[in-house]
Amino acid sequence: MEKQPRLLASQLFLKNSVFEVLLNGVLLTWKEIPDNKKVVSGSIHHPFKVGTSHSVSVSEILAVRELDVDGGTKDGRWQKMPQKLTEAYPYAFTVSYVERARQHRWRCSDVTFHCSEGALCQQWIQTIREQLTALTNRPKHLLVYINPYGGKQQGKCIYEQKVAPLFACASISTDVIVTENANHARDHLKTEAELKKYDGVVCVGGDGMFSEIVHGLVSRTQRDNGVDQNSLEEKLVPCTLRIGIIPAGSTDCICYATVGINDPVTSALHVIVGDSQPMDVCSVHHNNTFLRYSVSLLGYGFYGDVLADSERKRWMGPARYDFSGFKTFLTHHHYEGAVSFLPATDTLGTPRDKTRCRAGCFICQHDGQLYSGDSPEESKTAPDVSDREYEMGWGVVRGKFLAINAASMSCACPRSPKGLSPAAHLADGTTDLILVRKCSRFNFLRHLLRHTSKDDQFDMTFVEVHRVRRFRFTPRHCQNDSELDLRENGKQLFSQICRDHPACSCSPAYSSWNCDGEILPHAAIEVGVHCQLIKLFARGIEEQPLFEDLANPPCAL
Ligand SMILES: Nc1ncnc2c1ncn2[C@@H]1O[C@H](COP(=O)(O)OP(=O)(O)OP(=O)(O)O)[C@@H](O)[C@H]1O
Ligand SMILES: CCCCCCCCCCCCC/C=C/[C@@H](O)[C@H](CO)NC(C)=O
Ligand SMILES: [Ca+2]
Repeated sequence: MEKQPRLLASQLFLKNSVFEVLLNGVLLTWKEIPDNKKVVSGSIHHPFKVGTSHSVSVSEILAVRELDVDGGTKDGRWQKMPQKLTEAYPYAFTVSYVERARQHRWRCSDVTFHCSEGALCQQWIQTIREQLTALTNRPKHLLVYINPYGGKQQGKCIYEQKVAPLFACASISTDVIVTENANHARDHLKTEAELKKYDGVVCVGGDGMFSEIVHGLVSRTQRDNGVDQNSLEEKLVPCTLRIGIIPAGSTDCICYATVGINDPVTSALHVIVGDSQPMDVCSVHHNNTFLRYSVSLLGYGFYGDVLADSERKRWMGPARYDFSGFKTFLTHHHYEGAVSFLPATDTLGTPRDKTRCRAGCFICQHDGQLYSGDSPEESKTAPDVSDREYEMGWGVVRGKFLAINAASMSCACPRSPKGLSPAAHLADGTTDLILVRKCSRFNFLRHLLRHTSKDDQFDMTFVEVHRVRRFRFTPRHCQNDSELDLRENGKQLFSQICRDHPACSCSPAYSSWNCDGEILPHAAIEVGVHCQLIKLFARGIEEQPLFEDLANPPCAL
């Protein structure tokens, strides 16, 4: 039989007032008691107005610790207590809990309750600890990778100063690896890491670092389960370990789109409370060979060119994206090819919806269930394609494109708070394929600027968007793409074409694919979405209280 959580109710002292404190297994509540209802003897003065009430969900309590009479906590932290209070109420305990601040930011707050009896104080500490121990979703032991060179190169300092103290407060133990080179984390996870020891993997860095963790974990899981990543028809086995992202990169788009802000403390608190957010992963293939996984943006044309240019300017830090973005906008290259795609016909949402993927998203729950079964075989995730969908067939769009973007999630980031596809879902098993046809520079600028305003970036004649499960891209000049390696032959082909058209301002034949911030070596690719292949220590973006939305209307450009 399931053990019922113990109920506790006492009158305790807090900030020189008497409070009715209640713990019921779900909530810890404290409410100031009017003078005539007090049982414990007199208050010193009333800094709070009578009736002040606070509630904290037990699931958002980080820790409880005893406070020494002299003001120090038993774990060494020091807290000042007024002398009168220490005399009358020599026992005290402090509860650390999550408090919500503005714009999805979480902070760790402390509240200290004072008791006159040592036994009562111990009872409170013990009962809160029991209820915290019963929360089985919380990680106890984590493997942490820090990229010391991501973003503004602050990863190590961010972890040591902001995150490690919180993990220690929540009694989470860690093994920390500061990476020594690119792919260090990926390869360690793939081959060496003793994954059984851990309840999750945390990366400190940007989207590129997160991508390393995804590649390491997904590849390891497939290898351990005998699944061949090279076959697009294979269903992949979901990863069991959750991934936490402590943002310390340049774009931090995965963190921003799953938490609502790129703030290290907020992300650390989501890890501590043991949140879980499933996420879709795209696998990218070329000629039946696996190339890479993608969780955010697969972009050809504009975003591929921005990335290719910005990689040569890493020394500029995060500003490289603005510089290369502006330069790429001015070059205004278009690329010819054919995009074939399998529309997601039985999902609830569409890319033009006004509703957004938020914490507890109904569409992700509904569509996620469509593509998972109960048996372990069935619950492998897929480039999920039902027979019915195959019958309905693929669509094809041929033409000249300024950009071909596949957004498996909104791709919201500080540069574009609503993202490339604002109505995309984190875990619905689909990706939004956005095709931006060749248009004037002015119109393309209007389209880009709409990423930063409330206007619909898809409501333009040269833009179309499809929610898909799979897609393929074949560049026009690709006679024998199996032989084509962009790095080797791409430049040759460009110069060939331009020699054929001297003095013209024609575009190169190929762009590159930007795959979550990495350049892919091939232009011709086939992509399939694997529904809910990984899980993050996040819960999706929480709805904001109405007054906050009104206080911060989206900027209209
Ligand atoms: N020790 C290291 N030395 C050099 N490169 C590293 C090291 N550790 C990781 N990397 C690589 O650095 C690249 C960039 O890292 P990261 O994603 O953390 O920052 P960013 O590129 O600035 O941010 P974003 O990806 O959000 O734009 C990643 O692709 C990762 O593979
Ligand atoms: C000329 C004004 C242009 C304003 C346009 C703003 C549009 C910004 C949209 C940014 C979307 C970024 C999507 C994220 C992609 C990441 O995977 C990747 C790796 O961090 N980042 C980039 C920049 O490629
Ligand atoms: Ca999706």
